[in-house]
Amino acid sequence: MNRTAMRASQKDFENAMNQVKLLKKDPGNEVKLKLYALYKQATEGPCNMPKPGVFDLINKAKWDAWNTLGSLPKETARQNYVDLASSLSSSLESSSQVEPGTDRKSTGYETLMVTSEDGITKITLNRPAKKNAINVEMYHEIMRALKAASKDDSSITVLTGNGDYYSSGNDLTNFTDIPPGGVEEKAKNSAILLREFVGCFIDFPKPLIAMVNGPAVGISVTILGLFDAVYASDRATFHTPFSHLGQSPEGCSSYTFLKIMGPAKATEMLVFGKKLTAGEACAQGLVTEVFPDSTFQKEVWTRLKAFAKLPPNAMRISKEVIRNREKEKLHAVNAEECSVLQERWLSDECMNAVVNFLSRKSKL
Ligand SMILES: CCCCC/C=C/C(=O)SCCNC(=O)CCNC(=O)[C@H](O)C(C)(C)COP(=O)(O)OP(=O)(O)OC[C@H]1O[C@@H](n2cnc3c(N)ncnc32)[C@H](O)[C@@H]1OP(=O)(O)O
Repeated sequence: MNRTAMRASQKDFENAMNQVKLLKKDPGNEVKLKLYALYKQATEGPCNMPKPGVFDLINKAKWDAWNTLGSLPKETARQNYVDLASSLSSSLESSSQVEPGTDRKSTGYETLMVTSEDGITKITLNRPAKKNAINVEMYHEIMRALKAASKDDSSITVLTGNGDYYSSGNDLTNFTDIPPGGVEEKAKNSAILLREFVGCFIDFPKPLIAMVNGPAVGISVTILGLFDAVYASDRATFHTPFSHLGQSPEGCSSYTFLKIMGPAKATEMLVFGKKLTAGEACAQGLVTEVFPDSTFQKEVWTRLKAFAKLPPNAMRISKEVIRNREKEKLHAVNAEECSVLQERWLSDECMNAVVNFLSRKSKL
Protein backbone atom coordinates (compact mmCIF):
# COMPACT_ATOMS: atom_id res chain seq x y z
CA MET A 1 0.00 0.00 0.00
CA ASN A 2 1.21 3.52 -0.74
CA ARG A 3 1.88 4.90 2.78
CA THR A 4 1.77 8.55 1.74
CA ALA A 5 -1.77 8.04 0.45
CA MET A 6 -2.91 6.65 3.84
CA ARG A 7 -4.81 8.95 6.17
CA ALA A 8 -5.62 7.79 9.69
CA SER A 9 -9.12 8.80 10.77
CA GLN A 10 -9.96 10.26 14.20
CA LYS A 11 -11.37 6.82 15.07
CA ASP A 12 -8.05 5.11 14.07
CA PHE A 13 -6.25 7.65 16.25
CA GLU A 14 -8.50 6.95 19.26
CA ASN A 15 -8.09 3.19 18.75
CA ALA A 16 -4.32 3.65 18.63
CA MET A 17 -4.41 5.59 21.92
CA ASN A 18 -6.32 2.71 23.51
CA GLN A 19 -3.83 0.23 22.04
CA VAL A 20 -1.01 2.14 23.73
CA LYS A 21 -2.84 2.15 27.09
CA LEU A 22 -3.28 -1.62 26.87
CA LEU A 23 0.34 -2.48 26.11
CA LYS A 24 1.42 -5.16 28.55
CA LYS A 25 5.09 -4.21 28.35
CA ASP A 26 6.63 -0.79 28.95
CA PRO A 27 7.94 0.41 25.55
CA GLY A 28 10.67 2.53 27.22
CA ASN A 29 11.10 6.26 27.71
CA GLU A 30 12.36 7.03 24.19
CA VAL A 31 9.30 5.54 22.53
CA LYS A 32 6.98 7.12 25.10
CA LEU A 33 8.47 10.53 24.28
CA LYS A 34 7.87 9.89 20.55
CA LEU A 35 4.26 8.96 21.27
CA TYR A 36 3.83 12.06 23.42
CA ALA A 37 5.29 14.32 20.73
CA LEU A 38 3.17 12.82 17.93
CA TYR A 39 0.04 13.07 20.11
CA LYS A 40 0.68 16.75 20.84
CA GLN A 41 1.50 17.51 17.19
CA ALA A 42 -1.61 15.65 16.00
CA THR A 43 -3.91 17.42 18.43
CA GLU A 44 -2.34 20.89 18.86
CA GLY A 45 0.02 21.34 15.90
CA PRO A 46 3.61 22.63 16.22
CA CYS A 47 5.12 23.00 19.71
CA ASN A 48 3.56 26.01 21.42
CA MET A 49 4.94 25.57 24.96
CA PRO A 50 7.60 27.87 26.38
CA LYS A 51 10.92 26.03 26.64
CA PRO A 52 11.26 24.59 30.19
CA GLY A 53 14.26 25.46 32.35
CA VAL A 54 17.40 23.37 32.03
CA PHE A 55 16.80 21.61 35.39
CA ASP A 56 13.23 20.70 34.54
CA LEU A 57 14.51 17.51 32.94
CA ILE A 58 11.23 15.74 32.36
CA ASN A 59 9.39 18.64 30.73
CA LYS A 60 12.53 19.60 28.82
CA ALA A 61 12.71 16.08 27.30
CA LYS A 62 9.04 16.32 26.34
CA TRP A 63 9.46 19.80 24.89
CA ASP A 64 12.49 18.66 22.84
CA ALA A 65 10.59 15.66 21.46
CA TRP A 66 7.61 17.80 20.42
CA ASN A 67 9.69 20.70 19.10
CA THR A 68 11.74 18.34 16.92
CA LEU A 69 8.62 17.62 14.88
CA GLY A 70 8.76 21.22 13.57
CA SER A 71 5.87 21.98 11.23
CA LEU A 72 4.87 18.36 10.55
CA PRO A 73 1.18 18.50 9.48
CA LYS A 74 -1.37 17.32 12.08
CA GLU A 75 -2.66 14.56 9.74
CA THR A 76 0.84 13.14 9.21
CA ALA A 77 1.51 13.19 12.96
CA ARG A 78 -1.78 11.37 13.51
CA GLN A 79 -0.84 8.73 10.90
CA ASN A 80 2.66 8.35 12.40
CA TYR A 81 1.14 7.89 15.87
CA VAL A 82 -1.19 5.16 14.54
CA ASP A 83 1.72 3.41 12.75
CA LEU A 84 3.94 3.56 15.85
CA ALA A 85 1.17 2.25 18.15
CA SER A 86 0.43 -0.61 15.78
CA SER A 87 4.11 -1.57 15.42
CA LEU A 88 4.45 -1.50 19.22
CA SER A 89 1.50 -3.71 19.89
CA SER A 90 2.71 -6.32 17.40
CA SER A 91 6.38 -6.27 18.50
CA LEU A 92 5.73 -6.13 22.25
CA GLU A 93 2.98 -8.73 22.14
CA SER A 94 5.12 -11.15 20.14
CA SER A 95 8.17 -10.60 22.36
CA SER A 96 6.09 -11.58 25.36
CA GLN A 97 5.34 -14.98 23.81
CA VAL A 98 7.98 -17.35 25.16
CA GLU A 99 8.82 -20.94 24.55
CA PRO A 100 6.67 -23.38 26.51
CA GLY A 101 8.50 -24.71 29.53
CA THR A 102 10.70 -21.66 30.13
CA ASP A 103 10.66 -19.97 33.53
CA ARG A 104 8.89 -16.89 32.22
CA LYS A 105 6.09 -18.93 30.75
CA SER A 106 5.75 -21.00 33.90
CA THR A 107 5.47 -17.95 36.15
CA GLY A 108 3.99 -15.42 33.72
CA TYR A 109 5.78 -12.58 35.57
CA GLU A 110 8.32 -10.10 34.22
CA THR A 111 9.44 -8.47 37.47
CA LEU A 112 8.92 -11.29 39.99
CA MET A 113 9.80 -14.93 40.52
CA VAL A 114 6.93 -16.83 42.08
CA THR A 115 7.28 -20.40 43.31
CA SER A 116 5.06 -22.63 45.39
CA GLU A 117 6.55 -25.53 47.31
CA ASP A 118 6.22 -27.24 50.71
CA GLY A 119 3.03 -25.28 51.44
CA ILE A 120 4.83 -21.94 50.93
CA THR A 121 4.29 -19.49 48.08
CA LYS A 122 7.40 -17.38 47.67
CA ILE A 123 7.20 -14.07 45.80
CA THR A 124 10.65 -12.72 44.94
CA LEU A 125 11.12 -9.13 43.73
CA ASN A 126 13.32 -9.65 40.72
CA ARG A 127 14.87 -6.47 39.36
CA PRO A 128 18.25 -6.82 41.12
CA ALA A 129 20.06 -4.47 38.70
CA LYS A 130 17.63 -1.73 39.83
CA LYS A 131 17.84 -2.73 43.51
CA ASN A 132 14.32 -4.18 43.11
CA ALA A 133 12.79 -0.73 42.64
CA ILE A 134 9.04 -1.16 42.22
CA ASN A 135 7.95 0.03 38.78
CA VAL A 136 4.30 0.18 37.66
CA GLU A 137 4.50 -3.31 36.17
CA MET A 138 5.85 -4.70 39.46
CA TYR A 139 3.03 -3.06 41.48
CA HIS A 140 0.52 -4.84 39.22
CA GLU A 141 2.39 -8.13 39.31
CA ILE A 142 2.70 -8.13 43.11
CA MET A 143 -1.07 -7.59 43.36
CA ARG A 144 -1.66 -10.41 40.87
CA ALA A 145 0.72 -12.74 42.74
CA LEU A 146 -0.93 -11.95 46.10
CA LYS A 147 -4.40 -12.60 44.68
CA ALA A 148 -3.21 -15.94 43.25
CA ALA A 149 -1.46 -16.87 46.53
CA SER A 150 -4.59 -16.09 48.54
CA LYS A 151 -6.41 -18.78 46.52
CA ASP A 152 -3.69 -21.41 45.95
CA ASP A 153 -3.19 -24.42 48.22
CA SER A 154 -0.19 -23.03 50.10
CA SER A 155 -0.58 -22.17 53.79
CA ILE A 156 1.77 -19.20 54.05
CA THR A 157 3.17 -16.56 51.68
CA VAL A 158 6.65 -15.06 51.74
CA LEU A 159 7.92 -11.85 50.10
CA THR A 160 11.64 -11.38 49.55
CA GLY A 161 14.14 -9.74 47.17
CA ASN A 162 16.68 -11.10 44.68
CA GLY A 163 20.21 -9.68 44.89
CA ASP A 164 21.78 -7.39 47.46
CA TYR A 165 18.67 -5.28 48.13
CA TYR A 166 15.25 -6.21 49.46
CA SER A 167 13.85 -3.20 47.59
CA SER A 168 14.78 0.44 46.97
CA GLY A 169 11.07 1.35 47.07
CA ASN A 170 9.09 3.15 44.44
CA ASP A 171 10.89 3.28 41.08
CA LEU A 172 11.49 7.00 40.70
CA THR A 173 11.31 6.74 36.91
CA ASN A 174 7.59 6.03 37.42
CA PHE A 175 7.29 9.80 37.69
CA THR A 176 8.62 10.37 34.16
CA ASP A 177 5.83 8.55 32.34
CA ILE A 178 3.40 11.46 32.04
CA PRO A 179 0.03 10.74 30.34
CA PRO A 180 -1.63 13.23 27.94
CA GLY A 181 -3.64 14.62 30.89
CA GLY A 182 -0.39 15.89 32.44
CA VAL A 183 1.08 15.63 35.92
CA GLU A 184 -2.32 15.98 37.63
CA GLU A 185 -3.58 12.88 35.85
CA LYS A 186 -0.33 11.08 36.67
CA ALA A 187 -0.70 11.94 40.38
CA LYS A 188 -4.33 10.80 40.37
CA ASN A 189 -3.49 7.47 38.64
CA SER A 190 -0.59 6.86 41.02
CA ALA A 191 -2.82 7.47 44.05
CA ILE A 192 -5.36 4.96 42.68
CA LEU A 193 -2.60 2.40 42.06
CA LEU A 194 -1.06 2.91 45.49
CA ARG A 195 -4.41 2.59 47.26
CA GLU A 196 -5.19 -0.67 45.46
CA PHE A 197 -1.68 -2.00 46.09
CA VAL A 198 -1.72 -1.33 49.84
CA GLY A 199 -5.31 -2.61 50.00
CA CYS A 200 -4.10 -6.03 48.80
CA PHE A 201 -1.78 -6.26 51.82
CA ILE A 202 -4.49 -5.13 54.24
CA ASP A 203 -6.86 -7.81 52.94
CA PHE A 204 -4.40 -10.67 52.43
CA PRO A 205 -6.00 -13.61 54.26
CA LYS A 206 -3.09 -15.99 54.94
CA PRO A 207 0.00 -15.50 57.11
CA LEU A 208 2.26 -13.11 55.17
CA ILE A 209 5.95 -13.11 56.02
CA ALA A 210 8.71 -10.78 54.81
CA MET A 211 12.25 -12.09 54.44
CA VAL A 212 14.19 -8.84 54.31
CA ASN A 213 17.45 -9.96 52.70
CA GLY A 214 19.08 -6.50 52.42
CA PRO A 215 18.38 -2.76 52.55
CA ALA A 216 14.72 -1.74 52.30
CA VAL A 217 13.53 1.74 51.33
CA GLY A 218 10.25 3.65 51.17
CA ILE A 219 7.12 1.68 50.45
CA SER A 220 8.93 -1.66 50.87
CA VAL A 221 9.46 -0.65 54.53
CA THR A 222 6.10 0.93 55.29
CA ILE A 223 4.05 -2.09 54.19
CA LEU A 224 6.02 -4.27 56.63
CA GLY A 225 3.59 -2.98 59.27
CA LEU A 226 0.90 -5.00 57.46
CA PHE A 227 2.86 -8.29 57.50
CA ASP A 228 2.39 -11.00 60.12
CA ALA A 229 6.11 -11.59 60.66
CA VAL A 230 9.27 -9.87 59.42
CA TYR A 231 12.57 -11.77 59.42
CA ALA A 232 15.66 -9.76 58.54
CA SER A 233 19.28 -10.43 57.65
CA ASP A 234 21.71 -8.38 59.72
CA ARG A 235 22.63 -6.67 56.39
CA ALA A 236 19.14 -5.19 56.15
CA THR A 237 18.42 -1.54 56.85
CA PHE A 238 15.06 0.23 57.04
CA HIS A 239 14.74 3.70 55.56
CA THR A 240 11.70 5.89 54.87
CA PRO A 241 13.13 9.18 53.56
CA PHE A 242 9.77 10.78 52.74
CA SER A 243 10.66 14.33 53.75
CA HIS A 244 13.90 14.13 51.74
CA LEU A 245 11.76 13.25 48.72
CA GLY A 246 9.11 15.91 49.37
CA GLN A 247 6.62 13.11 50.06
CA SER A 248 4.60 11.83 53.01
CA PRO A 249 4.08 8.40 54.63
CA GLU A 250 2.11 5.63 52.92
CA GLY A 251 1.48 1.90 53.34
CA CYS A 252 -0.62 2.73 56.45
CA SER A 253 2.64 3.53 58.28
CA SER A 254 1.18 6.76 59.69
CA TYR A 255 -0.99 4.41 61.78
CA THR A 256 0.88 1.08 62.05
CA PHE A 257 4.31 2.55 62.88
CA LEU A 258 2.83 4.62 65.69
CA LYS A 259 1.20 1.52 67.13
CA ILE A 260 4.31 -0.60 66.67
CA MET A 261 7.02 1.75 67.95
CA GLY A 262 5.22 4.72 69.52
CA PRO A 263 5.03 8.28 68.17
CA ALA A 264 8.57 9.41 69.02
CA LYS A 265 10.38 6.60 67.20
CA ALA A 266 7.83 6.59 64.34
CA THR A 267 8.41 10.32 63.83
CA GLU A 268 12.17 9.83 63.66
CA MET A 269 11.63 7.36 60.82
CA LEU A 270 8.68 8.85 58.94
CA VAL A 271 9.35 12.58 59.35
CA PHE A 272 13.12 12.80 59.80
CA GLY A 273 14.00 9.81 57.60
CA LYS A 274 16.20 8.08 60.20
CA LYS A 275 17.60 4.86 58.75
CA LEU A 276 17.41 1.91 61.16
CA THR A 277 19.73 -1.08 61.32
CA ALA A 278 18.07 -4.49 61.47
CA GLY A 279 18.87 -4.66 65.20
CA GLU A 280 17.23 -1.26 65.82
CA ALA A 281 14.19 -2.18 63.76
CA CYS A 282 13.87 -5.37 65.83
CA ALA A 283 14.21 -3.48 69.11
CA GLN A 284 11.40 -1.17 67.94
CA GLY A 285 9.09 -4.04 67.01
CA LEU A 286 9.04 -3.60 63.22
CA VAL A 287 11.18 -6.73 62.75
CA THR A 288 10.36 -10.05 64.40
CA GLU A 289 13.89 -11.46 64.48
CA VAL A 290 17.33 -10.76 62.97
CA PHE A 291 19.68 -13.48 61.65
CA PRO A 292 23.34 -13.35 60.63
CA ASP A 293 23.44 -12.95 56.86
CA SER A 294 25.53 -16.13 56.49
CA THR A 295 22.77 -18.32 57.98
CA PHE A 296 19.73 -16.14 57.17
CA GLN A 297 18.29 -18.27 54.35
CA LYS A 298 18.86 -21.62 56.07
CA GLU A 299 17.52 -20.60 59.47
CA VAL A 300 14.46 -18.77 58.20
CA TRP A 301 13.47 -21.47 55.69
CA THR A 302 13.71 -24.15 58.38
CA ARG A 303 11.34 -22.10 60.48
CA LEU A 304 8.95 -21.34 57.60
CA LYS A 305 8.74 -24.99 56.58
CA ALA A 306 7.71 -25.86 60.14
CA PHE A 307 5.06 -23.09 60.13
CA ALA A 308 3.71 -24.33 56.80
CA LYS A 309 2.95 -27.72 58.37
CA LEU A 310 0.50 -26.19 60.86
CA PRO A 311 -3.21 -26.59 60.06
CA PRO A 312 -3.86 -23.92 57.38
CA ASN A 313 -7.44 -23.13 58.37
CA ALA A 314 -6.47 -22.54 61.99
CA MET A 315 -3.74 -20.13 60.89
CA ARG A 316 -6.09 -18.27 58.55
CA ILE A 317 -8.79 -17.95 61.20
CA SER A 318 -6.30 -16.84 63.86
CA LYS A 319 -5.05 -14.14 61.50
CA GLU A 320 -8.64 -13.05 60.91
CA VAL A 321 -9.27 -12.79 64.66
CA ILE A 322 -6.07 -10.81 65.20
CA ARG A 323 -6.44 -8.46 62.23
CA ASN A 324 -10.07 -8.09 61.22
CA ARG A 325 -11.15 -5.45 63.70
CA GLU A 326 -8.40 -3.19 62.32
CA LYS A 327 -9.27 -3.60 58.64
CA GLU A 328 -11.79 -0.80 58.32
CA LYS A 329 -9.43 1.61 60.06
CA LEU A 330 -6.51 0.53 57.86
CA HIS A 331 -8.50 1.10 54.65
CA ALA A 332 -9.48 4.57 55.88
CA VAL A 333 -5.84 5.41 56.73
CA ASN A 334 -4.75 4.09 53.32
CA ALA A 335 -7.29 6.31 51.53
CA GLU A 336 -6.21 9.39 53.48
CA GLU A 337 -2.48 8.78 52.94
CA CYS A 338 -3.02 8.35 49.19
CA SER A 339 -5.01 11.53 48.89
CA VAL A 340 -2.33 13.53 50.77
CA LEU A 341 0.36 12.00 48.55
CA GLN A 342 -1.58 12.87 45.40
CA GLU A 343 -1.07 16.54 46.36
CA ARG A 344 2.53 16.03 47.47
CA TRP A 345 3.54 14.52 44.12
CA LEU A 346 2.61 17.84 42.47
CA SER A 347 4.78 19.88 44.84
CA ASP A 348 8.07 21.52 43.81
CA GLU A 349 9.73 19.73 46.74
CA CYS A 350 8.82 16.33 45.33
CA MET A 351 9.49 17.15 41.68
CA ASN A 352 12.93 18.59 42.51
CA ALA A 353 13.85 15.50 44.54
CA VAL A 354 12.89 13.18 41.67
CA VAL A 355 14.73 15.30 39.08
CA ASN A 356 17.81 15.38 41.32
CA PHE A 357 17.83 11.58 41.57
CA LEU A 358 17.22 11.09 37.86
CA SER A 359 19.92 13.59 36.91
CA ARG A 360 22.24 11.67 39.26
CA LYS A 361 22.70 14.63 41.56
CA SER A 362 21.39 12.82 44.63
CA LYS A 363 21.08 9.43 46.25
CA LEU A 364 19.79 8.54 49.65
C1 LIG B 1 2.93 4.86 42.64
C2 LIG B 1 3.06 4.56 44.10
C3 LIG B 1 4.07 5.44 44.82
C4 LIG B 1 4.30 4.97 46.23
C5 LIG B 1 5.14 5.89 47.07
C6 LIG B 1 6.41 5.26 47.40
C7 LIG B 1 7.41 5.96 47.95
C8 LIG B 1 8.74 5.38 48.11
O1 LIG B 1 9.02 4.20 47.97
S1 LIG B 1 9.92 6.53 48.48
C9 LIG B 1 11.48 5.72 48.20
C10 LIG B 1 11.94 5.85 46.76
N1 LIG B 1 13.26 5.32 46.63
C11 LIG B 1 14.37 6.05 46.59
O2 LIG B 1 14.36 7.26 46.71
C12 LIG B 1 15.65 5.30 46.36
C13 LIG B 1 16.46 5.91 45.25
N2 LIG B 1 17.69 5.15 45.06
C14 LIG B 1 18.85 5.47 45.67
O3 LIG B 1 18.96 6.41 46.43
C15 LIG B 1 20.03 4.58 45.38
O4 LIG B 1 19.86 3.99 44.11
C16 LIG B 1 20.21 3.46 46.45
C17 LIG B 1 20.68 4.11 47.76
C18 LIG B 1 18.93 2.68 46.66
C19 LIG B 1 21.30 2.46 45.97
O5 LIG B 1 22.50 3.17 45.68
P1 LIG B 1 23.73 2.37 45.01
O6 LIG B 1 24.05 1.17 45.81
O7 LIG B 1 24.82 3.38 44.78
O8 LIG B 1 23.15 1.84 43.63
P2 LIG B 1 22.71 2.67 42.35
O9 LIG B 1 22.14 3.99 42.75
O10 LIG B 1 23.82 2.70 41.35
O11 LIG B 1 21.48 1.78 41.81
C20 LIG B 1 21.65 0.76 40.81
C21 LIG B 1 20.64 1.03 39.72
O12 LIG B 1 19.32 0.96 40.28
C22 LIG B 1 18.62 2.19 40.01
N3 LIG B 1 17.72 2.46 41.13
C23 LIG B 1 17.92 2.19 42.43
N4 LIG B 1 16.86 2.57 43.15
C24 LIG B 1 15.97 3.11 42.28
C25 LIG B 1 14.68 3.68 42.44
N5 LIG B 1 14.07 3.73 43.63
N6 LIG B 1 14.06 4.12 41.35
C26 LIG B 1 14.62 4.04 40.13
N7 LIG B 1 15.88 3.50 39.91
C27 LIG B 1 16.51 3.04 41.00
C28 LIG B 1 19.72 3.23 39.88
O13 LIG B 1 19.25 4.34 39.16
C29 LIG B 1 20.77 2.43 39.12
O14 LIG B 1 20.34 2.35 37.79
P3 LIG B 1 21.41 2.40 36.56
O15 LIG B 1 22.13 3.70 36.73
O16 LIG B 1 20.58 2.30 35.34
O17 LIG B 1 22.31 1.23 36.79
